[in-house]
Amino acid sequence: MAAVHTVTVVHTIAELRARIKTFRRSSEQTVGFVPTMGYLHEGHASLLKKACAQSGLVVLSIFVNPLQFGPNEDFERYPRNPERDLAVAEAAGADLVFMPSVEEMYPQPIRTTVSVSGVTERLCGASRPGHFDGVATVVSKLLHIVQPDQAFFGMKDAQQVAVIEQMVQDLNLDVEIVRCPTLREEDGLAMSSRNVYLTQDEREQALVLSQALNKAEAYIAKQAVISSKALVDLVSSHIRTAPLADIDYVEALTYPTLQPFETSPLSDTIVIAVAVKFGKTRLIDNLITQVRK
Ligand SMILES: Nc1ncnc2c1ncn2[C@@H]1O[C@H](COP(=O)(O)OP(=O)(O)OP(=O)(O)O)[C@@H](O)[C@H]1O
Ligand SMILES: CC(C)(CO)[C@@H](O)C(=O)[O-]
Ligand code: BAL
Repeated sequence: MAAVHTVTVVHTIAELRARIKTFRRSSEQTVGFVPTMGYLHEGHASLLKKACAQSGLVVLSIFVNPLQFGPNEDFERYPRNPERDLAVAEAAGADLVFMPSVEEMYPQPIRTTVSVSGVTERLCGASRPGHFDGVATVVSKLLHIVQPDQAFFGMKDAQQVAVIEQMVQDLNLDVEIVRCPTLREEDGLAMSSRNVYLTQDEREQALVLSQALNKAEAYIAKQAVISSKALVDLVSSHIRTAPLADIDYVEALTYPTLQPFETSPLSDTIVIAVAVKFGKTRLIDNLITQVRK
């Protein structure tokens, strides 16, 4: 159970560190950390609940990180609702909510960044240049500030999890990365803060993403040999049945190494990852599955 029962909001790195230090001095229990960009939904709450079940102190960060947005992306209009976020955080059991300003996180000029190679070459790494440098830099800073025992990340952002795991391994960070399943709306759409941008028509047509991934799963269950091209064709052609869908990528890769394969992947696990624009809104989703039983 959480050690502190009402949520405490902290805006500075110094105060957050002091509060975590006080907790560490008085408790043998672990610190769990959930980094987010806010506009919390049930997917975020599921990460917090998992953290609460495993940790004595749960720290949530809410920070829309300018470093991971490209110049033509949605940093300015990214949805924000701090009051509602605090209510969701409290209901899900968070103890400390860290809401720093951009100046607190990045006193100018930015001199040091973190860049992970390999797993960032494809998917969002290719279509959002610089995105994962921004993610790795902010997550590295947050992990150094919070020094959690465990940090919880959603598998909706499967490439992000691969990048963070690689960074933690390469920089010998003393934290366990906990992979958390994707929460979906009743009709299958993966929960995402950006879903709020969708018009009614776009929201309806966005269902093709989870439908296409379900088709891929059914196909894989029937095949002795998995063909990457067949998977990509199957998923892409279903997505194209939605007139408003504009495909950014559909790829089948090994996971978490994110390498292409033709038929029999060397890894036991693969990801079929999609990024599709509906109007101005870019949504991602994926299916991670075992190919060797
Ligand atoms: N549907 C979901 N189920 C489980 N975890 C999720 C879900 N959506 C996001 N998360 C996780 O919550 C954490 C914070 O993500 P973030 O604040 O970017 O939310 P988001 O809904 O993914 O937003 P965006 O719309 O910007 O992609 C990440 O680890 C992310 O993977
Ligand atoms: C991990 C993260 C909070 C870093 O800004 C962000 O990329 C997100 O919300 O997934
Ligand atoms: N959840 C990923 C954050 C981003 O799209 O920038």
